[in-house]
Amino acid sequence: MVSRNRSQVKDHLGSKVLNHPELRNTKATEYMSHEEKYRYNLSRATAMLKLIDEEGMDVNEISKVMSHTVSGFTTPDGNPLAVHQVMFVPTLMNQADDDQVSRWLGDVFNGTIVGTYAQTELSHGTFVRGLRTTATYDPASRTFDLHTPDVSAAKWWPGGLGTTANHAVVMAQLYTDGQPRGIHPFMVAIRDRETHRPLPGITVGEIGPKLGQNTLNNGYLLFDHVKVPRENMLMRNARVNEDGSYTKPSHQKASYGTMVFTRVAIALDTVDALQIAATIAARYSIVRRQGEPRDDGQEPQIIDYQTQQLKVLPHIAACYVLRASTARLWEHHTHVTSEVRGGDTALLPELHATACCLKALVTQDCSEAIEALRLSCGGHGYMTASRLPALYAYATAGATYEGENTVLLLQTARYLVKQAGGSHAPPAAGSAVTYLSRPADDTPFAVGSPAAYVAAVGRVARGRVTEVAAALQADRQTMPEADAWNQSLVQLVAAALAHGRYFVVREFAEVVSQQSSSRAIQQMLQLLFSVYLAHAVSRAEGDFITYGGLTPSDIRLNRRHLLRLLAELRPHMIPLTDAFDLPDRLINSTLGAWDGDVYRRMFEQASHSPLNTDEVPASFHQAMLRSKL
Ligand SMILES: CCCCC/C=C\C/C=C\C/C=C\C/C=C\C/C=C\CCC(=O)SCCNC(=O)CCNC(=O)[C@H](O)C(C)(C)COP(=O)(O)OP(=O)(O)OC[C@H]1O[C@@H](n2cnc3c(N)ncnc32)[C@H](O)[C@@H]1OP(=O)(O)O
Ligand SMILES: Cc1cc2nc3c(=O)[nH]c(=O)nc-3n(C[C@H](O)[C@H](O)[C@H](O)COP(=O)(O)OP(=O)(O)OC[C@H]3O[C@@H](n4cnc5c(N)ncnc54)[C@H](O)[C@@H]3O)c2cc1C
Repeated sequence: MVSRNRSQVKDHLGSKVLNHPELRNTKATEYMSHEEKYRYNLSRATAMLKLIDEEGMDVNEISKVMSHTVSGFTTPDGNPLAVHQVMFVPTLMNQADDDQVSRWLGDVFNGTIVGTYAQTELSHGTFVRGLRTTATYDPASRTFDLHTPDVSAAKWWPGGLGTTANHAVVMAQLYTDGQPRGIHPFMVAIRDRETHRPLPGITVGEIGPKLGQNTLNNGYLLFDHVKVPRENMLMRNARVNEDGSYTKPSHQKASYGTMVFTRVAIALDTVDALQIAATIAARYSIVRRQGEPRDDGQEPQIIDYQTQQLKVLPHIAACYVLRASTARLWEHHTHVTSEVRGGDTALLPELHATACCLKALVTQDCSEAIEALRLSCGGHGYMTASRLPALYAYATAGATYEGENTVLLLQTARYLVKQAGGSHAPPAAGSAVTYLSRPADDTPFAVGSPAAYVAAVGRVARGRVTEVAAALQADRQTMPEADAWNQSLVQLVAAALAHGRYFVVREFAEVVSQQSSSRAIQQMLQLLFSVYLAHAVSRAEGDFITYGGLTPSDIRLNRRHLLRLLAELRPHMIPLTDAFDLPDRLINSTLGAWDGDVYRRMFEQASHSPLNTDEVPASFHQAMLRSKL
């Protein structure tokens, strides 16, 4: 397939998916049973997988197919093959050695092997080193014995495990030569390829309903001394030889590579969900009129209320800023991964630190923003048919899976305090942390100057990191490490978020400065950036006074400045959301269609309620009368 840019890929896929014989006709799934929903979403996920295969897409293109824009249309209740595509296949590609790749990949691509990534257990998710599933090597039989010691060590959560996958990459504690060797990945057959029945020693099933994404098909899995051939440990990084001797990986955390990749993918993807929510809220805010009629005799459009502008417009700016900065993180990830494959792991620690804080910052910002956008649509935003509840359920899942956000921010903080204290290898050229070892940028704050705002965001990050690093250092003199760390947890999380914000705004500043296609586009990007920055200051005024060099008077000026910018952005709101180029069928919202015909659509969707089929539903006679109310 010829290489295409992002928007060409999107156009191509949009039309492919919307015109695909098995995908173009959609059904409302709200009234389906759990099983019917699963069947519907699975058949569409399978059609999508075939399409990917026919198109011969590369990883960037697959990422667009998997993006929430498209997958919300193809698999509205969650894709039971998502973890197969996003984690299982990438793990094989990156952690299996060449022999293993050639042994399995054919069957993966012809659909015979369908997999999941089974790491989390009932009692351990965050603390991966604490996982308790064991893989004990026996040189005599040249097999690993996979075992779940008790129910609390059952694998719990893996997507697609419930009833879809027949294989799993299982993360387990390796024991060889009588020694514990830490967490390693194993390729394990869990169901028969023909009958789909669980294999001997395997207990497997689905975990039940959740806040959303109910057809991700999350499952549980237990092993009763299951024998796995030696050749099934993924051996690109660490190795177990036939005699049981062990070869260490080139980097201690090489087997965590899939998690880094998925964090980057989630950061990029959650912005898609925000774009959809922002488009819905923007269109509805134009259509909806409510309040005392104005001079023209009409009730005002709700977007003309200042409060509504504050609820909607900063999130449109965030779509642009976060999209650009996460796209740059994706490029950076691609670069570092190729270095790591070549044996150079120098850039891995910083990539890990950046991926952790961006995944956390983006999923937190997007889920808060989607909830604000839902509220901006009043009562109608509470309806499933608005699509906003499902978008929220999707974004907020991202705050938990692939590393709970607090825990990930603490990983970033650990890297930052080491950098601030000089106890880590010095950052490479172009690193995102060089600002910590330089004097603070003393560009004076001036309302209206994006450069001055970026400098202030940098001072906040620097101030937060250096302050908590010093507090930690002091506490370490008087108490054990774990207690000292715990004393500073809240400030460490704040420091990591401040660092993430600085990364985001610096990346976007560069995108704006490099943009050269037209003066009008440049001006619009500047306006969006100004809104994002002024809003960022208004959300953390205390930080900007304490660390950013702003005075109370600057804060007051910024509040007024933000409201002026919102009024300036207001006329551009619809073109800016139209520019996301989301066809109505992909948005799939009663409130967010392009033609604004909201009320007719709301009535139309109500007609699908099974309770409206008969004038008097059977339940009236069966339940109400029988109870003699
Ligand atoms: C094919 C293309 C597809 C593209 C897709 C595009 C869009 C789709 C996007 C989204 C998907 C759509 C739908 C979603 C569907 C499904 C959901 C998807 C995924 C969910 C799956 C999961 O949740 S899998 C389970 C994930 N679990 C976790 O993330 C657990 C979190 N915990 C950890 O990672 C670790 O325990 C830890 C990092 C918190 C701590 O590790 P530990 O071993 O204890 O290490 P420490 O002692 O704290 O640190 C030691 C040392 O190691 C460094 N380090 C840690 N991790 C890494 C790493 N990954 N890389 C490099 N270095 C690492 C750490 O910084 C320390 O360094 P120093 O000693 O130098 O300080
Ligand atoms: C929809 C969904 C899909 C998933 N898919 C998969 C999958 O495909 N494969 C898979 O293996 N897993 C999957 N997971 C599991 C997911 O990765 C874990 O739930 C996640 O990593 C969080 O771990 P936990 O549940 O153990 O949370 P916990 O760690 O128990 O978190 C509970 C609370 O404790 C706090 N906490 C925990 N440790 C610390 C600490 N050290 N310092 C400070 N605070 C702490 C957290 O901040 C949080 O507030 C999925 C989860 C969801 C919700």
